[in-house]
Amino acid sequence: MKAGIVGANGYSGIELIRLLLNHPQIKLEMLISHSTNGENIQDIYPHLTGVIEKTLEDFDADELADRTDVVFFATPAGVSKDLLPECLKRGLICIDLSGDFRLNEAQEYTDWYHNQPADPTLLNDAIYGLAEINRKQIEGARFIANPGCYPTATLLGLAPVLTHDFIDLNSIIIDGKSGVSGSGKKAITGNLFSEVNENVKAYKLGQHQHTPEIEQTIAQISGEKHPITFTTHLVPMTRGLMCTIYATLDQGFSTRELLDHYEKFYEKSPFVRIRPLGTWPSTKEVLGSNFCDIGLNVDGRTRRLTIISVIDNVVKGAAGQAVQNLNIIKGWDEQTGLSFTPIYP
Ligand SMILES: NC(=O)C1=CN([C@@H]2O[C@H](COP(=O)(O)OP(=O)(O)OC[C@H]3O[C@@H](n4cnc5c(N)ncnc54)[C@H](OP(=O)(O)O)[C@@H]3O)[C@@H](O)[C@H]2O)C=CC1
Ligand SMILES: CC(=O)N[C@@H](CCC(=O)OP(=O)(O)O)C(=O)O
Repeated sequence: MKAGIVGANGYSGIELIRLLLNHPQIKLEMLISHSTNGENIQDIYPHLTGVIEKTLEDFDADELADRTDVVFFATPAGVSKDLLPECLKRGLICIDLSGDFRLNEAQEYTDWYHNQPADPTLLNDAIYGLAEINRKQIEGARFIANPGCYPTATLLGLAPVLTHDFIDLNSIIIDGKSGVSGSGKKAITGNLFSEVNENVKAYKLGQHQHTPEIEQTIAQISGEKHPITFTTHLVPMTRGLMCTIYATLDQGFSTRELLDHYEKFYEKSPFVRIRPLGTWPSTKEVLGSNFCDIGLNVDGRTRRLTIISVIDNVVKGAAGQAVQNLNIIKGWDEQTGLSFTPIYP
């Protein structure tokens, strides 16, 4: 199967290149960029020297339809809503890593992304690619809205208690922390070394664009819509994302009981690993891999459940989950091309 990447020289695009070069069913055919077309990818990214030699091309839907079968959009919000429909029309499988098609309600996109939404009729066609939860809908699909990085860690952490109605849905608080690669390769003053190093800062309080995405999926899983409290922080590392999630339990479960429940819930999900009692994951333990590691603790005094969920934002939070979705679409083993051991130390 031949693949194209739109936004190939961004951080998620470059990670897609790494993963797809390792995928036995994929031939990487077209790399598309915007301001850098005509340049060679290995000149921009010398780590690719001797690995891949390709010239970045302009977006051309007819050319993509002639030369590829699947197109990944690793473009900033507001780009795929215009480009992707052209590829869908031409029968290509489309996997969008941006937020353009994740929200079912066009007005929510306008409110949170402060931009024109995609064609509302297409919003219902996109399958939300939270692989472990929506596997059935993803099988055979042609159009995937890949989840955001914070929603991936949060929703995988919460899903087992949401499906079984174990928590008070009004009590959910999510404390997210991300490495700087989460905001892409564009130059931003706040992401300079001297701003980020030896510093932790909260950002987008009450305004983060992943808030409605998390609320929408919580509503789909639990059947009830409730607002969440969601605060994000930038931490001085390149890759890695941790969501610490708090919720009040409806019943007096022990940590042991909930861990057993999580183990069972994810027993057929090779990329979700549940930590043993009394241990909790750190971001380094998933670095460079498609794993989401989850640890739990119940505080019997407050009846509050704390969930620690970690991912590599560029892999499970973006490119890795996109490849996992393609594997599910095609009926290939979910782990094809994704069996990376995390990089440690
Ligand atoms: N980084 C992460 O951890 C995650 C990212 N995402 C999402 O993935 C998407 C990509 O993010 P990221 O890789 O970080 O972004 P980057 O800013 O690193 O890269 C964006 C890429 O998009 C290209 N591009 C910009 N405008 C256009 C256009 N009009 N047509 C074609 N290509 C265009 C750029 O090309 P050029 O440089 O040539 O201008 C660049 O290759 C975003 O929507 C992001 O929110 C989702 C989850 C996690
Ligand atoms: C560290 C950092 O800035 N991270 C970004 C993640 C952006 C992203 O992934 O955007 P979409 O999923 O909405 O496309 C942020 O918090 O906005």
